[in-house]
Amino acid sequence: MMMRSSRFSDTIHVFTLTVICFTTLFSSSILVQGKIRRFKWEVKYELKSPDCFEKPVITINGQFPGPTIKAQQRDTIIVELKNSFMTENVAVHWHGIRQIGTPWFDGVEGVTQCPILPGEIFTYKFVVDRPGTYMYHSHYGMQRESGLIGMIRVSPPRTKPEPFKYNYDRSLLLTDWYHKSMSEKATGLASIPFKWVGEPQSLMIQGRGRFNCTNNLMTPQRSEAEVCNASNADCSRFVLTVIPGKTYRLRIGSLTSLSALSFQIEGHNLTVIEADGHYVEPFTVKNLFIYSGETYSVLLKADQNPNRNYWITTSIVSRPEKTPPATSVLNYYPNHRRRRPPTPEASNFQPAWNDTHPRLAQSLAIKARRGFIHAPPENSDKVIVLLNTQNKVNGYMRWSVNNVSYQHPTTPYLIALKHNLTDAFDWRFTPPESYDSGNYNIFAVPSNANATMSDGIYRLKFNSIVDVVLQNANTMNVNNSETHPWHLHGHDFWVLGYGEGKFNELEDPKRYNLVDPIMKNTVAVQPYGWTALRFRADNPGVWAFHCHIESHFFLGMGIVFEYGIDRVSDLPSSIMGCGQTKR
Ligand SMILES: O=C1O[C@H]([C@@H](O)CO)C(O)=C1O
Repeated sequence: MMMRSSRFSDTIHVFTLTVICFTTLFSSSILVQGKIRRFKWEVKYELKSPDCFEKPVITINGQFPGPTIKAQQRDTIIVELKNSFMTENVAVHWHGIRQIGTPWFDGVEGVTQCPILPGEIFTYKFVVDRPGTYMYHSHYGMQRESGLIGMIRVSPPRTKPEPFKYNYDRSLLLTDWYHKSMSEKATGLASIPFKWVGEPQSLMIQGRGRFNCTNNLMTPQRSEAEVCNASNADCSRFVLTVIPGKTYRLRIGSLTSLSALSFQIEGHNLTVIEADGHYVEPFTVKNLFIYSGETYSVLLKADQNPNRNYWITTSIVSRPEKTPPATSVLNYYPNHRRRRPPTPEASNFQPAWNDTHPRLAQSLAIKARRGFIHAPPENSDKVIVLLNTQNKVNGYMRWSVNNVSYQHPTTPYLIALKHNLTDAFDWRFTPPESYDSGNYNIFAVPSNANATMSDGIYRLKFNSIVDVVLQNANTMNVNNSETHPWHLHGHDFWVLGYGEGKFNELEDPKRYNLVDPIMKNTVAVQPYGWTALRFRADNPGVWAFHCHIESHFFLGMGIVFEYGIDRVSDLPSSIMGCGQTKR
């Protein structure tokens, strides 16, 4: 069998090997060329016990979480990825990297590429065009939650220092963790009766959690010690060592499957300075709320009593607290790394899980940093209002947007559109750009919960300004509305406003922040609330926009935007090979 790696040269011809940008330095225009950073990754399952419970975990070159990619703005990243799974496909998304000019390397199976089959090698190649904190993860089914995750740090060029100072740079990736396999959970979600995935067994900081093995009721055919072993080195607590008096930049990212989190360090303030790759006006918090798909940088000053260690904690908000918090240790050098903080483990401040007000307050407090404000255009060309609901389709439980539940086709859209494969998906179906807001009660269980499935997509005008209002509503359970973090591929958007209740299209836009809104790639819509965002459709391609909760996107909570397909260069043949595509 010929492997796709042999098409490496095809990939290269569509994307010049060196990235050349013009920039103004010392008041004169000179040519700046980033470095090429090559990585060879082998992706496979290994039996590991990251929360003391043993299960197959995805590793990259033996590591979980995967290696942090460190690069400088304008560098070209080349990842040669070998799929060493025995039976599973894979695709990797570079979360927050806009893929300007390379939409085919966005890594979304069914949208931008065919999946990478077991045994194949696929080469991703893209430019990191902005400094900041980003992530990568699997975008194949719900595979992300099996552990294919990692961080990307992009530093600015030396000539453009950042507007804050710190002594050391550290990353902390937060996740939640299930003991059941992806296929067991997916089977339950796609069954009648519906079997919900439930709350995660553990939370993890940098891939380490601690499940209470005495609660372990699973796999009775194996001895408990074999399956869950509290002294396994895989689940020893992550330790962050700091030197008294020094300032640390902590890059905190969340790739949870389900949970919204609060993150806190006992006795220390956190000064927020960056969100999703954009500098924010610094503000100080005791705890940072973070949703799946978001990244923040905070400054931490090691300015407390240096004779002891402190708890670092992350806990669930927005869903009932069934999963215990994850803890790491902030170790003040030269105390011993393993010295237990003197306070009880859960004594750290933790906000109430069901109080949305402090979460909304944090979101409202974030503004673009003075001197780095990139104000949005005053008006938009189009407004799309997206009602988020839980529904039934033919008796199956689904999530929908304006009553349409998303399913992606077997032929990726990007290829279907570029190669004019007109029956690869439903080209004629135009998904609705609004819902019947006058008659819809967002506070009640839907009176008619039936929705339709479709693979139709939203087609935008190149360079148009698009507003999207995400409207939350009651689920199919009485008095229940959930938090949904929405992630847009290929763009950053301005966050124009948040509100409680139903969005009022005449009044609410008058309160939009058009002065100093932050730009992000992921934003939450709170229970029974709405969130408004604006973006410029200036990156031709096909882009997913979806709830970052794994099971919700799996159940149809997403849409796809297309525009400017005629401006997309020839596609590399490495992304082909499935559905109607030909290699
Ligand atoms: O998709 C979901 O299903 C469950 C629950 O609504 C099932 O009754 C839940 O909490 C979700 O987020």
